[in-house]
Amino acid sequence: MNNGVIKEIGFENEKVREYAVGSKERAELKKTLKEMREQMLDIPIVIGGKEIRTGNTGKCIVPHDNKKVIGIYHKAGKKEAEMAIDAALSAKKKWEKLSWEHRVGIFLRAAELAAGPWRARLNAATMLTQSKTYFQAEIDAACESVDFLKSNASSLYKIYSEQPISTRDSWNRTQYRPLDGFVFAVTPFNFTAIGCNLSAAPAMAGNTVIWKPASNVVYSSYIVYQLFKEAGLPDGVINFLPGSGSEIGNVVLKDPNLAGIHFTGSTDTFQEMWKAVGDNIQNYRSFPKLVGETGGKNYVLAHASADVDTLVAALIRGAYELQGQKCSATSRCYIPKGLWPEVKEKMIREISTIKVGDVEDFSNFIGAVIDQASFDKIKSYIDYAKNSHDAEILAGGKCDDSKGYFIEPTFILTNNPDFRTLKEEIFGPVLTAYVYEDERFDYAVDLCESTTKYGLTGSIFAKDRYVIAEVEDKLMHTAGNFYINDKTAGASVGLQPFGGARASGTNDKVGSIFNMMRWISPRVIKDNFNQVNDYRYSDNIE
Ligand SMILES: NC(=O)c1ccc[n+]([C@@H]2O[C@H](COP(=O)([O-])OP(=O)(O)OC[C@H]3O[C@@H](n4cnc5c(N)ncnc54)[C@H](O)[C@@H]3O)[C@@H](O)[C@H]2O)c1
Ligand SMILES: N[C@@H](CCC=O)C(=O)O
Repeated sequence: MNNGVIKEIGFENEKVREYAVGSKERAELKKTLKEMREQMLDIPIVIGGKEIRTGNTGKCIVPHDNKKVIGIYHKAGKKEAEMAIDAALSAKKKWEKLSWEHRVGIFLRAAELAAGPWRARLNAATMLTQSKTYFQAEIDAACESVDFLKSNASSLYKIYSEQPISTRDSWNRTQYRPLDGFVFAVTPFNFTAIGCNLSAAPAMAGNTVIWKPASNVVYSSYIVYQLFKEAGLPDGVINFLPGSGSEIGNVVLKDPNLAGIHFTGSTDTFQEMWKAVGDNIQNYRSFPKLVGETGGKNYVLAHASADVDTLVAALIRGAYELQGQKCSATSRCYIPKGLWPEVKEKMIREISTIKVGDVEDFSNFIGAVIDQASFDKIKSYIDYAKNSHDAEILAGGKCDDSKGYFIEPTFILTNNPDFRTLKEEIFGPVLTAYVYEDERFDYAVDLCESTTKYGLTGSIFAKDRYVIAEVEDKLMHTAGNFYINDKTAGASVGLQPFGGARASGTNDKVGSIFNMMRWISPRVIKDNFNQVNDYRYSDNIE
């Protein structure tokens, strides 16, 4: 069939809804929350379109009401991992031959459903599963999912349009093949949209996928999976495989047909997976593409010329939104001594106004952290600071897991530039400040550069443009996303393509052309119209 060439319509971000009191969207979200809370979802493994229930189950728990179970999910083991590999390989034959307009059309349909009739379900599931406020759920589950799907479509259009030069006597064309095998998508707990994107992006490029969602968010991940099915995703293209990461990984990472890993999660997990691939390198048909976006220890550097109110608002949003469980969350800040009294006073005052609690009450600004293990880990860092001679808790510090996994937004001051909470990723609502002498600004710049192994996000707050330009240059390798007078979190697809380097990942910029390039294997075809029938170069013949 001869397809015409689509004219791209361009990418625009999905508009964030406000959920104002009395609005239709607010009423619909509240109603959906209530319905989902009252139902008990029985979540299967889905392989080659078939639902499988192993009977080895895990619970879907509401973090802000931690006795409340809203679903059970069936865990995949070795046998199901092997079945998923077979299903992905068998679906590949038909899927990779389907023209790109049809493949992408499915995901653009999913985007429209997510923006419209599925919006409340996606957001409510995310509020219940990840304890996100209505606002954090809206910017993640609805808007960022839609943005990823649409932006990937637009990136593919650009990639496919990129063709080599043809001449009078030969045509050259690039065929954008999918990878020669299947892709393993492994996703974290903190963003519903990341699960959506990591499984969809390789599939949009013609690959078949095994998707392993994080165990504490199988519920919201399954809603995304159902959305894809509703949009017309054929059986076996994405296989949904909840279960233990190491058990499933042990099978999938050793398979000769592993062609790529699309990962987001902690640095340690990605390093483990990379090692497993290295150990098995001689057994693969091709070199698997490894894409992994990992942890962060993101800094705010304030200069003496910074505006304090802007700085304080950015520190609070950057550090405490979503309970500090964003890879991009601000977790360390460097403040000049001259500004410190005002910053300290305003931070303490503002933090005391933050409402923590059940996210189903829309007036709360933050909810609970994801599970008991996270709660215990974050609390151990706070206890460490409480018991240290080098640090003082200026605000927050209380933890209570009796009803939900609640941790107060916590602000620590340390006089030790190497203090643990300035170095290690905590992944909770904990911000540590270090105060430097005003005349030692260069030293503070060096601390941003050298204190941690990560390189994800960072911000400079200053009015002085010479300072901003100098810091932007000096801190070039400290952040894949660098902000000037803005918080370290909240990148939007298409506007600030996201990802970091160093121990923060492979920096393939999810949702952009750079990421989509990883899921294709170009083949260049030369069609020669001027065929040679003598091997001699004509100039050499006397
Ligand atoms: N850079 C980014 O864009 C970005 C975005 C979101 C989250 N993160 C990072 O993610 C982390 C939080 O998420 P998390 O707690 O879900 O991370 P995690 O590393 O604990 O888990 C991520 C996924 O890996 C799976 N997994 C664990 N061990 C595995 C193995 N051996 N083989 C295969 N899969 C395995 C888990 O089951 C889960 O699905 C933080 O470090 C955060 O900074 C980074
Ligand atoms: N892209 C998101 C973070 C994703 C990781 O958790 C941001 O920029 O805040």
